[in-house]
Amino acid sequence: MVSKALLRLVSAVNRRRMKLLLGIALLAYVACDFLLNRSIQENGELKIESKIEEVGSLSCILLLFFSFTQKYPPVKFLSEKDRKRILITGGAGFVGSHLTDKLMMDGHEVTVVDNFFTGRKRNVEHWIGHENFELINHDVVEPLYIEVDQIYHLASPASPPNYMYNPIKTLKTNTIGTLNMLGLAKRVGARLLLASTSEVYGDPEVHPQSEDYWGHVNPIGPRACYDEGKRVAETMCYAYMKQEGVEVRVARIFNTFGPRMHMNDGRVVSNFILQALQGEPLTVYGSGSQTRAFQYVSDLVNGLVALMNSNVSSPVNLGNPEEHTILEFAQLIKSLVGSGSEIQFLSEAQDDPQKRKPDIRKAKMMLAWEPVVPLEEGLNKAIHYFRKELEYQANNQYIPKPKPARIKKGRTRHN
Ligand SMILES: O=c1ccn([C@@H]2O[C@H](COP(=O)(O)OP(=O)(O)O[C@H]3OC[C@@H](O)[C@H](O)[C@H]3O)[C@@H](O)[C@H]2O)c(=O)[nH]1
Repeated sequence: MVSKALLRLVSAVNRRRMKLLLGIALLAYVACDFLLNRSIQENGELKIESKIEEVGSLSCILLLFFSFTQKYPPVKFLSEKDRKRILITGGAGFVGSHLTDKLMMDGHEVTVVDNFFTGRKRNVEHWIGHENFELINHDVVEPLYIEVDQIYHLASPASPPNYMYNPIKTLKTNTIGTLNMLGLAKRVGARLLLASTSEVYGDPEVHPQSEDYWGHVNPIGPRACYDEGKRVAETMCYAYMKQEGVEVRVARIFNTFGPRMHMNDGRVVSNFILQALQGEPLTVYGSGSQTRAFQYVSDLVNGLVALMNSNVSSPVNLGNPEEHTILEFAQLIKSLVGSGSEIQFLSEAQDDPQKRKPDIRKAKMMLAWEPVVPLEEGLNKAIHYFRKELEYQANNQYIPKPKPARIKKGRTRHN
């Protein structure tokens, strides 16, 4: 009876709560024991030592019990024939972790590779320890030797402030990193899907953008490390396809949002939601008349999987064609949050694309795919996520004590 009730309780709580419960249980045990035995302390040190031993063994038993009853999201069973070994580079990032969830729940074996520059262990921690899951801390700029059937190559910072932070690293990731992954695909005979971007169209002169548009990119501007990095990554895919027979898929991903975007991501959706939730001004760059079309992350993930398993080797746009100006978008977020924040106009970002909207006829026709999550529904989910994140941050804040600055004599060092 008792053990059944305990099992029911354990399966109802997640891992973090389990650790908390375990801590509380131990504390309660020690406290009860202390109160009960306060009156019979005549046995002195011997008694205390034996109690410490008891607590130690009890915690070991509880830890073992909790690790055996570890709860994972439900996973389908796939036969050996259908189960694939899948590598996701950047799998601990925003899009990568949602893709990890889908492929794990579909019953595949998933290896996530991430250097944790923008990815976070927290995004995939619910799979750690699962027999179908592996997490490797690795930078794709270095070669990787593993055996896989499919590679989703997502590794790269994707938000403009992040990719501009270290443009040389962004270029290395997209060039050397892509060469390494194509080399791996060639060696093990895996199919590779490249997460390319709508940024290959630059500041487009054609609207909406279809896959046959060659783009309008400033090759020496601040966005070039990403735009040109992804353009050459596409070139590499087709060179490996023609010369080495590697099977490639290229997804041109348009603006995407959803839970697990980093708080410091810097892209418009997370910025506006966080600003609205905290009553700060919503920062619109330029006049706000530039347009974007936003897709919810689950739609993108379904599109990526459909493309990987299709026979379409040429590039395919994945995005939601519902287009808004950035100012409209700011007003929509303000009203969904119910925020009294002001809208603040800041200077325009250099080379910021003025219009962007995907033409998704190819994806509809060749993959039978189209986005299904309405913008407001997706935004409400993202707002819920960021609200929780703010609570989490507030409860886990470590505020370091300010130290007086030490002034050194001599030359300043630059690392
Ligand atoms: O706080 C902000 C942030 C952004 N913006 C504006 O909002 C628009 C969208 O900006 P984001 O930074 O979200 O994203 P961008 O469209 O510029 O780039 C994105 O393109 C597609 C993807 O491949 C990448 O995720 C990213 O590079 C831009 O016009 C930008 O200037 C604001 O007005 N305020």
